[in-house]
Amino acid sequence: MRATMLLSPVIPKLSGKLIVLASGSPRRLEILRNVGIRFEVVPSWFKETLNKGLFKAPHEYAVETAKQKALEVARRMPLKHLKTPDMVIGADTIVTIDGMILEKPIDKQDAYRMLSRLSGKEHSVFTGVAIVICHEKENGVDYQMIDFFEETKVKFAHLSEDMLWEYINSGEPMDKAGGYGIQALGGMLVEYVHGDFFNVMGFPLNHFCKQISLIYNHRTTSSNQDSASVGLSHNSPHNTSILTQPPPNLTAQSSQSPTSSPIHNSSPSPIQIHHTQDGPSSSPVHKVKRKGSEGTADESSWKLPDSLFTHTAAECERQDSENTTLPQTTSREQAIELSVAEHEASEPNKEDLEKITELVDGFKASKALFTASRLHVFDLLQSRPGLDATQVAQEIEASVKGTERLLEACVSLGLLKSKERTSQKTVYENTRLAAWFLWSDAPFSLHEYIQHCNNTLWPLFSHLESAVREGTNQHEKAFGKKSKDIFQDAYFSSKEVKLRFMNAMHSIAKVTGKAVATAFDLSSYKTACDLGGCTGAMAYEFTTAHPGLSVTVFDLPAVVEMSEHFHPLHTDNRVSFVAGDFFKDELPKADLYILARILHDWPDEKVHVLLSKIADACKPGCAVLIAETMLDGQTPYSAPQSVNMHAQTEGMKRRESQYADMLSKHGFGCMRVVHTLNFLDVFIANKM
Ligand SMILES: Cc1cn([C@H]2C[C@H](O)[C@@H](COP(=O)(O)OP(=O)(O)OP(=O)(O)O)O2)c(=O)[nH]c1=O
Repeated sequence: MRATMLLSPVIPKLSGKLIVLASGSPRRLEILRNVGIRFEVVPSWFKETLNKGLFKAPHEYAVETAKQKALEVARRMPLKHLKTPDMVIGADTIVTIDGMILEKPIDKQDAYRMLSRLSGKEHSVFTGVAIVICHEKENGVDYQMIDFFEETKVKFAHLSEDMLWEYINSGEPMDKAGGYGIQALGGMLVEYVHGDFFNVMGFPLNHFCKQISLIYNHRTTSSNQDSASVGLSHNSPHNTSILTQPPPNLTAQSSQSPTSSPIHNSSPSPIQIHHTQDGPSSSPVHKVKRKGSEGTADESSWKLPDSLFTHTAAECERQDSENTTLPQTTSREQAIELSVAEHEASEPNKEDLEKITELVDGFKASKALFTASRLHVFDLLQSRPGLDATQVAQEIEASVKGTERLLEACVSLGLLKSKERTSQKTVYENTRLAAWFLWSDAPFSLHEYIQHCNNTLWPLFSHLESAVREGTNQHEKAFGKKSKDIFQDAYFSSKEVKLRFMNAMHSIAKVTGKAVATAFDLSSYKTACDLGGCTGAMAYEFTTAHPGLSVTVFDLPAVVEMSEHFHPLHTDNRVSFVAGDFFKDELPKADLYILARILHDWPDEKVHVLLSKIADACKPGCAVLIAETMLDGQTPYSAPQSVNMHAQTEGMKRRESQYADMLSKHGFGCMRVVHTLNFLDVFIANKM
C-alpha cells in the first residue's frame, strides 16, 4: 500500500515512541491502526466550542479545534501522572454547505435538519489535523505543532422523507459530522465523492502519511545540527509565535476554554505553535497544498451568506463581551435558532408544554405501569383478552373503581387497547408493546425488571434528595439496612431479595443481550469470561451468536448456587459457571472479558482494581468488552440512570472517554464503541 511505503522508513523511528491519538472516534482509530503504527488512545476533553463566527474559512475552524484537542491531551498527560507522549495526534471533521458548518447532531431533529439540507446537493467535508510533538526538558515540556487540513466533496442523492427518517432511526447519524457515516448505511445516500474517502470518515490518511514522512525525514537530516531538538522549529520561518492557549476571542465559552483551566495555568513551559498557513517554507511544518485543499485555501472565496445562521465577527465579539454563553453541545445553527426563538416567542408552544408535563408527570406513568405489572394485569389479558373492568377487578382481587382507573391509565399510556362492546361495556386487551415486554413469559419480558424498579428503585428514589445532599446510596433509609457492599449486604442478604434481583438482571439481559453479543465481530475469540454474569442470560446470547465461543460466568457463590433455577441456560454446555469474587479471587483465563452493566455499580477506585486484574489476566490481543448506557450514548435516559446509580450504589454512569482513559491506563488500546438501539452502548478494547 502506498501509505505503508511512505511510512515504512519512519516506522522504526516511531516504534519506540509513545504516540497518542487524542480522539474518541472509532473511525480514526481504525484508519490509523491500519497503517501499522502502535499508538494509544486518550480522547480529548476539549469542548468543541470555538466561536465559528471568528474564522474566515471553515477549515480554519476545524484546524484550530484539532489543535486544541491535541494540545489538551499533550498537556494533560504529564500532569495526570501519565507519561509525556512523544507525539499527540488530534483531528476534527466538519461538513459545510451553503455557508454553514455542520458538526455532530445533538438529537434526531437536528440530524433531520442537517440531512435535509444535504439532500440532492454537493457539500464539503473538511478534516483539520494537528500533530503535537512533545519534548521533555528539565523544567517542563516543549510542544511543537504541525497542522494541515483536507477537503473532500460529496454529493448526496435526493432523499425522501421516508429515507431520511429510516436513516435517522438507524441511530447512525448521531456521532458523525453532518449527521451521516459514509462508511456504513450513509454510503447509500451518496452519489459521488471527490477526494480522499478516509477524510470524510474523519482522518485524511494519505495527507497524514506524507506529513509524517516529511517530519521524520526532515528530523533525520537536521539532527546533526541540533541533536537535542525534537522539532521542526529551527528551520521554520514561522516559529516565533508563542501561545499557551487559543486566542481569547476564539472561545465561545470562557469558562470552558483551556484558558481558565488550572491544568493549563500550571503548564511549566510555553507552547510553540507554528502557524503553517502563511508563507512559504521548506520545512515540513509548512502546509503542503493538496489538490483537495487548494480551492479553499483562498479565504476570500469563502463567504457566509446573509442568512439567519450568519454571525459576523463583530456580533460574536459583542456576544462574548456581554457574557452570552451558548449551550455547550448545541450546534451553531441550533444555538442561533434558539436565540431567535427566544426573542420571538412570547409564550411556550405545545411541544414545550408537552415536554414539561411529561417530565413532571412521568412518575405517575411509571407507577401505573409498575402497579398493573405487579397485579398481573398484562398476564391476565394475555391469556384472556377481552375482559371488562369488573372481570379484571375480580381476577386481580381489587376494587372495580380502582381497576377502571388503572386500565384507562394503561390505555392512555399505550399499554392496553380498549373496545366498546356495548354502550355500557368496555373491554381490554394487551397492545403489541405489552405483548412483547410486559407479561411474565413474553419473548422480551421486562416483568421482573419492572418488579425490581417498583420494589427497590422506587423506595431508593424517594430518598434522592438525601442521596444528593449526602453523596451516598440510600439503602439504609429505604430498607433499614447498612450496605457497605450493596450486593453482599443488600441484594444477596435474603433469598427472596436475591431471587428478585437475579430475575430482574435475567430479564434485562434477555432483552439487551443479543444486541450486545452481536455488536462486534468476535470470531477470533475462543473463550470469554462474563464477570458478574449472574444467571448466564448474557453468556447464553454470546454462545448463540458465536458458535466458536465458550463462556464462563464468574459470579459470587451466592449467585452461582441459585443460577440453576434459570433453565434452559444450563443445557448449553458452552456456558459454565465459576463461583468467586472478582475483586478478590483469581479470574478465570479467557480471551475476552465481558463486563455487562457491572462497572456502573462501582466508584473509579474499584473499577481500576478490576481493570488491573483483567489486564494482568489478558495477553496482548485479548479484549475487554463493556456494555453499559454511556452518558454520551443515544438514550436520553443515561443521565437519569446516573442519578439512579448514585441512589443505589457507589457507582455512576460514565462517558466513553472516561472508560477509554481508564482502559488506556491499564495497557488497553484500539478502542471501539457501538451504540445499540437496545439501551446499552458497547465498548471494546484490546490489550496492547
Ligand atoms: C461525514 C462523516 C463523519 N464521520 C465522523 C468522523 C468523526 O468521528 C465525526 C466528527 O466528529 P469530530 O468532532 O471530528 O470527532 P469525534 O467527536 O468523533 O472524536 P474526537 O473529538 O474525540 O476526536 O464524524 C464519519 O464517521 N463518517 C462520515 O461520513
